[in-house]
Amino acid sequence: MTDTQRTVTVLGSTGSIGRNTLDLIERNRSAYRVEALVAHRNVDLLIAQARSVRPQCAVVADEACYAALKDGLAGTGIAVAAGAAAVVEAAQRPAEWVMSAIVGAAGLEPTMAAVRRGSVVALANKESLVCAGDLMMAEVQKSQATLLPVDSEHSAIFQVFDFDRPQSIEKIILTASGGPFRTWERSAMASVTPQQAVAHPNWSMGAKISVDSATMMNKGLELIEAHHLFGLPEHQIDILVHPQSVIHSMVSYVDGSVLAQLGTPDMRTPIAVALAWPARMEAPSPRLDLAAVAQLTFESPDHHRFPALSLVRGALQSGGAAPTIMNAANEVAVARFLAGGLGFLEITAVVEQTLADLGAPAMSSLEDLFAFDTQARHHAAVLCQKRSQAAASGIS
Ligand SMILES: NC(=O)C1=CN([C@@H]2O[C@H](COP(=O)(O)OP(=O)(O)OC[C@H]3O[C@@H](n4cnc5c(N)ncnc54)[C@H](OP(=O)(O)O)[C@@H]3O)[C@@H](O)[C@H]2O)C=CC1
Ligand SMILES: CC(=O)[C@@H](O)[C@H](O)COP(=O)(O)O
Ligand SMILES: [Mn+2]
Repeated sequence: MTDTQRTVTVLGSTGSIGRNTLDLIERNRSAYRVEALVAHRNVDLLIAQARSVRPQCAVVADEACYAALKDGLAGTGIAVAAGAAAVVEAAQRPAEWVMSAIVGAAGLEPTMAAVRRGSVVALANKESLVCAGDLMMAEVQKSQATLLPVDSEHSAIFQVFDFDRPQSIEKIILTASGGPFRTWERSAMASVTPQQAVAHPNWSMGAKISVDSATMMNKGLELIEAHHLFGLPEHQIDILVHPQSVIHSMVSYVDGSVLAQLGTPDMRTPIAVALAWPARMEAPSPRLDLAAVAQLTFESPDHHRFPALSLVRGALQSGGAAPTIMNAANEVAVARFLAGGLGFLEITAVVEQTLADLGAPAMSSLEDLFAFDTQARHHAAVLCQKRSQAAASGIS
């Protein structure tokens, strides 16, 4: 180990973001020492990753995978552990830099644990900021942790945002690809399959975020994420459809200047921005050839075909537990859709109904949050069940 090595932990190392993070680390082995790797239950990949980057410990959330992990790493000297508490303990280990890339609200407690340690936290797990934004930002203030955005749009904004003169910023513009159904009639979306929904036109990502992109809920979650990261109210955050995903987002200033960050759609660039911050490192992402791209096009989002966008603005305006409830209902509905038990259009309908039924109760602690999250998951699961039974019996 050299003096200049940075100690890093990767939460969600077996996922799309986790694998891209380890790809960058493997290409720069002398610059990093890996403290911990965390996965859910993909033990085979976790073992292979651990054997390659030699962390101090490897952790699986699913306790049923403990024996396989232990066997797979026997004789390596790498400590192993399993279970939700072990995941939080891994996030608390002494790493200078923690990649938060667990999918969904399952990432909240480990991300909070890393924030509380005062680490540099590279945040991909947008759901944790959506469901606990105010609470997490308060912890960031308290611990003096550094929260670095990894989401491509927020990384873009981070790179062109004048943090010293926030009054000079008129608005930020989040670009959206529009997803695989950007040009589809709403009626045609009723029968799309999970396979069609995860086929993102530009990005290779995990299943959950791919479905979110298809409903455009992803852009809604990103709006809330931007609100917390950059301290702007909902009405200063615009969404613009840009099918090529070359401009990753923009900041518009009071003098009429608009600053943008561009690149090919490869997450290794925004991950590299966070991994090397405040310096820059080489990343292997394909280089942008604007002459080959030839045309960059833009459209206003269609709120009728993609109602998730209005739903999210409403939840953010309502405040309280509304974003937590919305996120939980969305996670349940997306999982049900991916399992083949819910129609594509029903995802947003279940979220809307859950929000209408549970409202926006006040929320002031993580205990409140977990209670609302659990309640919303139960509620959404019942709605999913009713809708799939109605669909099976031909009732619309
Ligand atoms: N993929 C992308 O390009 C982008 C992703 N993001 C965000 O990054 C996060 C990760 O996305 P992505 O990498 O695509 O997702 P994936 O589904 O590809 O990976 C999810 C990771 O989280 C792990 N995991 C899931 N549940 C748990 C749990 N309960 N405890 C511990 N680990 C768990 C998985 O482990 P296992 O493999 O064992 O199941 C896996 O390592 C999401 O919040 C997403 O919105 C943001 C921008 C871009
Ligand atoms: C790579 C990334 O950051 C994703 O969140 C991506 O933005 C999804 O694309 P759309 O939601 O714009 O379709
Ligand atoms: Mn994004």
